[in-house]
Amino acid sequence: MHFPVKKFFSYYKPYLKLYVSILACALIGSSLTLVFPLLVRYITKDVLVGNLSTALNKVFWIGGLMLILAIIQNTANFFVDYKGHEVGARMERDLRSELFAHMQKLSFRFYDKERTGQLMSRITNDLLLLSELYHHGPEDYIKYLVRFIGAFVILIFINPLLTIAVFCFLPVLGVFSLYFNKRLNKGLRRNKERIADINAQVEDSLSGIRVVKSFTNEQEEIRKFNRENNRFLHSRKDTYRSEAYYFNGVETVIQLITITVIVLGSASIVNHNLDLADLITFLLYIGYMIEPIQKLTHMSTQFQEGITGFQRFMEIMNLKPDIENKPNAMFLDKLSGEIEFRNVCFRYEEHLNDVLQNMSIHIYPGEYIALVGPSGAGKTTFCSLIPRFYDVTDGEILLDGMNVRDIDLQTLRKNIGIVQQDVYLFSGSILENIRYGNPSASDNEVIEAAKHANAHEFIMSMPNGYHSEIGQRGVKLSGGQKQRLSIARVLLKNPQIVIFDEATSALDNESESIVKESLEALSKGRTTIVIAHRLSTIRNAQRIIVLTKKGIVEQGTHDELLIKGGVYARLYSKQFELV
Ligand SMILES: Nc1ncnc2c1ncn2[C@@H]1O[C@H](COP(=O)(O)OP(=O)(O)OP(=O)(O)O)[C@@H](O)[C@H]1O
Repeated sequence: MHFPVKKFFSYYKPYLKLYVSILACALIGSSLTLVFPLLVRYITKDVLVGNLSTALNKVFWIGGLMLILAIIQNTANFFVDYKGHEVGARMERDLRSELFAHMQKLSFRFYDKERTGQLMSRITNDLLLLSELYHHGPEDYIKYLVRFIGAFVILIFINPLLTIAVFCFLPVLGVFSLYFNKRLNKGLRRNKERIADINAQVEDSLSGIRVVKSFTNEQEEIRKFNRENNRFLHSRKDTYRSEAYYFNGVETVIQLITITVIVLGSASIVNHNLDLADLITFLLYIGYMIEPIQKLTHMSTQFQEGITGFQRFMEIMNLKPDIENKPNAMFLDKLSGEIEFRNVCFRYEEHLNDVLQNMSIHIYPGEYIALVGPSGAGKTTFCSLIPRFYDVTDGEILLDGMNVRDIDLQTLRKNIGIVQQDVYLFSGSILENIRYGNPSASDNEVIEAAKHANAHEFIMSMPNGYHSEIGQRGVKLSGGQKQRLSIARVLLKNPQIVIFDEATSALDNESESIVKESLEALSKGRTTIVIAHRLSTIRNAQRIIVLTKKGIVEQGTHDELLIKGGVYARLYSKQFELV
């Protein structure tokens, strides 16, 4: 996969000045660490030999210098630790906001395929690891590069032969690292996919906890969860095996280096080519040179994790929303509510059959339409095409004579209010949920909408009235109450077109008639399409459209269709028998 280097680095841009000063501090801190062994060498090689009466004085001076250097070094490191992490957290925030904003643009087609838990994993875990790379990556590279090069130069200066012997081990280390990095990268990517699967499983099971319990399927859910949990374990086991090979392989090479230095260094002392002070200094600097190699393994893990996190971030960012505004889309304040389907064909996926075929229909402004037909005929699909939740495969849909594709999406959707069959409410108060229809509405306007939707009374009977919390997805409310809140929310939005997908779940007669009244209030002066499952809502309709898998087979008023004795009459008598 091509790696977008430019895009990767672009996230540093807002914090460039701060980040450069962090890197400068990292440079100062790591350069200063190189001075300490040199001072030790000076003490052991020059101060503690010869005249010992003046030595103590010199050692005090060097000690003082070491203290000053330590203070500077630790102040620089403090800045790197604190501000470095802060920059990382800021970048993570930016990436997360960008990803979330992009997800908001993606269409229904995307969400039909993706699992929510998987997406949550991308937006949380993956970005956390990426931020680690963003702030630690360059800073670590600078820190360890300075130590490595600095130690190398000093070691060459102390004893070139011994230094070259040490460096002979490095190609081995390089090849070894390359091989295991590849395996590690694959493993880390798989780990991320597995934890995303766990998230998706948890999201599924916990969101549907009521269904789980009603079917007493807790054991089945535990089994499904454990399957994903075990897959994650196996994936991690594989990664840890690669890591263990890698870490211990590197460790072995490092020990070989130390042993070589001790043996060759001691031989050099015996041969009078090296003194003890230089061997001690050499061993101290070997530590500085080895540390970056040791950290290389950690850094490469961090690098791989961050890069795979970024790749997963880009996978979503690269998805273009398939429903977008045209560059010259029309902005309108209000539509009159005229809808026309012209030879509309629609299928959800290329390889699936058409749900709607060559459908044409004209709905006039302010008309009250009932859409009836057998389950799966395409009633919901028909309604989803009007606000462009999906684009038609062929033909066109016109609103006020304009193709919906030419209308600005905000304009279009602001003019359409939808009361869904499965009402979705957000956790929060009743007030907040109704105000979702129009965030700038005053409390009085919210109350007015609730009154029209027949919701005011039940709201006021709750302990905290409009400030009552409704629980996640409105669990503390009945089906009818949720529908009335949803109607109030659309009333406050005040759109010209209303789509009401009637709940199939049985509301009792009383709440059904209250919802019906609310719907009447909602439909006043607006084009209304009701996906009807109940005869009571159908009777009021100015026109009933009967939709089957063959398309629109009948349309007319209730009485006209009964006289006709076709599909509608059969549907009607069937329901009538059941009532
Ligand atoms: N997101 C989707 N992806 C693929 N196929 C879909 C999708 N949504 C619906 N379908 C299919 O499209 C067809 C029409 O579905 P639709 O929900 O529009 O029917 P409906 O008439 O509203 O049914 P009901 O009365 O049961 O709500 C069905 O065969 C359904 O399986």
